[in-house]
Amino acid sequence: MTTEQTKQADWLQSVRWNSLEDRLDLLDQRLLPDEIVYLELTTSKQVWDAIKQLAVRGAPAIGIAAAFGVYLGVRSFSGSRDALLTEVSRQCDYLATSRPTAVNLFWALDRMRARAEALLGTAAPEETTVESAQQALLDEARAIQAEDEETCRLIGEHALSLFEDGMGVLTHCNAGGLATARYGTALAPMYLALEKGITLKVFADETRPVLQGARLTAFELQQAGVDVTLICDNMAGVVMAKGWVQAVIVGTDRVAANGDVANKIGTYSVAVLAKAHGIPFYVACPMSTIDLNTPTGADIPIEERHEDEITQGFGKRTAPQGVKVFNPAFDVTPNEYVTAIITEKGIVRAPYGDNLRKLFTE
Ligand SMILES: CSC[C@H]1O[C@H](OP(=O)(O)O)[C@H](O)[C@@H]1O
Repeated sequence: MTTEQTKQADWLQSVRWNSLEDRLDLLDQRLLPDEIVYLELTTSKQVWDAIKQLAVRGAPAIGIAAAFGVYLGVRSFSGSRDALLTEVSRQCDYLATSRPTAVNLFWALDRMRARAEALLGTAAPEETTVESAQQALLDEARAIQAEDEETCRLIGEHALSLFEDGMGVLTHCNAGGLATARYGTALAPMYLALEKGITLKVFADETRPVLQGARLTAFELQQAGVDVTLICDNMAGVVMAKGWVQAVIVGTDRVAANGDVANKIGTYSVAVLAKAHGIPFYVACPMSTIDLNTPTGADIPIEERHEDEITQGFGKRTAPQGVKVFNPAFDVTPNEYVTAIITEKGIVRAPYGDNLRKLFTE
């Protein structure tokens, strides 16, 4: 475990391949904002645990970590090419059980599977060795991470075209650099605005029960010098009513084919409030978060998490023992509340069914 004092983090990488030590270093996001600690992972089970326990979280970051987890799971494998291909698939199946909602997890694992198939499958060149295939899988995981950084910057460029200097922008949960390779999705325009001398005044919902907004969004924006005001989730309505918010932008864990959006619990409430106040509600995501195989939001599996996150979050009991608890980690915002979906290829508006499909075919 590598502990660094909390410092002026101009940029904090949530997922770091340590080529010197041949291991995966994951920023333990459970300890932010007080401590910057990197977990030093060498097995796929450690990656599975880190995803499950939200040491690493955020749809793209989960996919990137899982891709490295596949490599960790097969790098010491010795056996035939066919046996390695089978082992890659087994590792992907295992890592896919860590969390159910963020489609980037499955997108990244499918990409690792496809790479292995191309290297070791029936149509693969005979000269590919087990060793060269293992190295190629590490290269694929690193490519997924590098591409995500460029994707997030492009999302930021498109999103920024929707904002004006001095605007108030509300966001929910954390869809920032900590949730991706860099820049984030919903927070990407904030960082690009900073680069371009544009002032955006961000209102960050604390986002109960795990407080990704308070612990992560407020932290990373403050560290970067972005104007950020932390509010409780139940204050989103009043800051809109006061006219302090001109736009809402959030990330997402899965966009269904009809444009319904699964995101952190509480997002749906923010979307309804935005509609009531005539405020645009934007969703920022890479195309890897759009799942055309999931017809509607009703088909998106919603993770339910342990009751302790609500009754004794961060170790302090705040509810009676034995009380019934409902703790869905996500909710679904119907597409009619979504003003636009901002991707690396551009801004998509309704009708989402047609326009999301066009995104992949044009
Ligand atoms: C850029 S995806 C961020 C997305 O992931 C978060 O969920 P979690 O912290 O549980 O992984 C939240 O839904 C964010 O919008």
